Parts: sequence; structure tokens; C-alpha cells
Amino acid sequence: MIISWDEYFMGVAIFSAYRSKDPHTQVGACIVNEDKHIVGVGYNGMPNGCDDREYPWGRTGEFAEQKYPYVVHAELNAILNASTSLKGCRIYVSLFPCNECCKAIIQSGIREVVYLSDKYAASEATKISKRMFDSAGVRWRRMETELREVPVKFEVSDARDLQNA
Ligand SMILES: Nc1nc(=O)n([C@H]2C[C@H](O)[C@@H](COP(=O)(O)O)O2)cc1CO
Ligand SMILES: [Zn+2]
Repeated sequence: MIISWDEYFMGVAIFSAYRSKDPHTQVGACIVNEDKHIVGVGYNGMPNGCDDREYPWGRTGEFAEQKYPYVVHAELNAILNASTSLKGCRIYVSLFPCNECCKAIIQSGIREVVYLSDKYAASEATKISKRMFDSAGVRWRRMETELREVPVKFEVSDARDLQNA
């Protein structure tokens, strides 16, 4: 099996999402420069030092008891984790960016957003993001792929090595 560049980078974003402790929505992001080098990855999680077993993961109730005011989105983590300037880069995200991440994406110099899910397309945040991306000339497109899943094996046979030992 050989995967495309888009599938590869989105795969890295999806794999990163599996690190998220969010029980409802795990999101991953992968930033790639013009040389097709990965320069930053991230997933949605609590800020450093904020223990993700102590902070809430709920979606309802008192504002301070919900996850929303605390959690750092995957895109922002990827931007903040990046090792270099993001001018001219592309970001692969498993879920369309919200308006807050949209602003960070624009200001960082990222020029293209490739996304997989747009499950909150009807939300104000997503509509506002699309408006700002369009004004700023940041392209956005849904990932196109025939792939449904890619097998990842962690079990490797070392029988031959044992035989030769
Ligand atoms: N693009 C995004 N990147 C993200 O990292 N997130 C995070 C914030 C929350 O932790 C979770 C969304 O929670 P929920 O409302 O689907 O239970 O995903 C959310 C979005 C949506 O805009
Ligand atoms: Zn966001």
C-alpha cells in the first residue's frame, strides 16, 4: 500500500488525535511546510500544568465546569509547538477550525487548511472561520480520499532474528 502526501499528513493528524483525553471529540492537527516537512503537530488537551484528570471534560452545566474555557484546540497546540516560522505552510486538521483557531492560523502565515470533518458546519464559529479565511486569502478544502482506513501494526515478527541469533 502506498499513500498520498495528503493521506500521509492527515494520517499524522488523526494519529495525534488519539492522544487527546477529550471523551467526546478528539481532534488532531499537522502543519507542513513548502518542502513537505512536518513542522508542528497537536491535539486538543488541557494546558501544560493543568492536570487533565482534575479539569472537567463535560459539555454542559456551569461554564467553569465545562471543558470549553480550558481546553487548547489541536490547531493552536500545533501552531504553538511548531519549530519554525509557519509562513506559507499548510495545516491538516481532522475537524474544521473554530473562529479562534482561524485567527491564529491566519496570523501565523499558514496559507491553506485541509480538513476531514466539518461536523459543526452549521455553527456560527465555523461560518465565521470561513468568512475570515476567505477575507485573508487562506484556502480551505476538504480532504479527498478513497481510503476508509489504514492498518497500523505494532506487532512485528522477529522470528528470523531469533533464528539467526
Ligand atoms: N477545530 C477544532 N479543534 C479542536 O481541537 N476542538 C476541540 C475542542 C474540544 O476539546 C473538542 C470539541 O468538543 P465537542 O463540543 O465536540 O464536545 O474539540 C474543536 C474544534 C471545532 O472547531
Ligand atoms: Zn479552535
